[in-house]
Amino acid sequence: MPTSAPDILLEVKGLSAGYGKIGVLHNVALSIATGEAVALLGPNGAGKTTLLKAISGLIGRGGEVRFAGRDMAGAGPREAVAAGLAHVVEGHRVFTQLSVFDNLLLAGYGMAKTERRRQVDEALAFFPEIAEKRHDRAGSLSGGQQQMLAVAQGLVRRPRLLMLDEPSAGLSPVLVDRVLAATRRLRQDGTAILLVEQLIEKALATVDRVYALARGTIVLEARADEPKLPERLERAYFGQDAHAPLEA
Ligand SMILES: Nc1ncnc2c1ncn2[C@@H]1O[C@H](COP(=O)(O)OP(=O)(O)OP(=O)(O)O)[C@@H](O)[C@H]1O
Repeated sequence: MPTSAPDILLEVKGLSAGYGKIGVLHNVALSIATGEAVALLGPNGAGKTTLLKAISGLIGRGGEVRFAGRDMAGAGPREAVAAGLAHVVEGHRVFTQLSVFDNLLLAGYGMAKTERRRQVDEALAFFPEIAEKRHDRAGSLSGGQQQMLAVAQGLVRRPRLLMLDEPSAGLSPVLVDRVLAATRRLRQDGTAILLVEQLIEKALATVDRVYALARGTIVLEARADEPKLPERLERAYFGQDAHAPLEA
């Protein structure tokens, strides 16, 4: 398994979270190895966005989160970012009045000036399409390009883990492919990925391993290349036993 102990980058155990009195996540466990790409799949309302928020400290949580060997108990979003965990939130909007370059500089707020510029250039190198437009207003980019800019912003601090919440949302199939191709390049470059995605086939082509979340708990874990996985996922989504033998 790619999650053997020395390699574990993110480990979540017994995690619970919700909004006020509404419990959404119950006893969630998952792990991601260094440099591994993992998809978090599941039906609408399963709790995927809530899980990313709980991991990055945007909402309170119970249970254990360890990242890069560190206990993240009590860590908020600032500490998570400082530890190397970047979260591109669902529907992230870029600053449309600012240039592409300035959007990226902002993402590196607080970094030393030369380091920040170098990192902005490196982030742009992953997205030649928006690198060409670095001096244009972000508002003049297409939807797909703005999505790429949002992902690039997540890269400026050179994270060890990049969590992407539905980066394909609202994009045409061609643009979805471009955004996911960039995700694959990042993974090849050694960045671990946790990808929330509704498009199962496209997600499976992008990652090494998947978890499925339904009704706030993990109902399936598998390698992305396991046979009949889309069928197993659908069954897991709808509450049938994901571990039951497959029909021939
Ligand atoms: N701010 C909030 N306050 C109260 N309940 C919320 C809030 N955000 C989400 N929820 C509820 O938490 C549950 C999980 O929502 P979440 O957005 O995490 O699911 P999801 O799997 O990401 O769904 P989708 O695929 O539709 O984005 C849902 O029942 C939702 O209504």
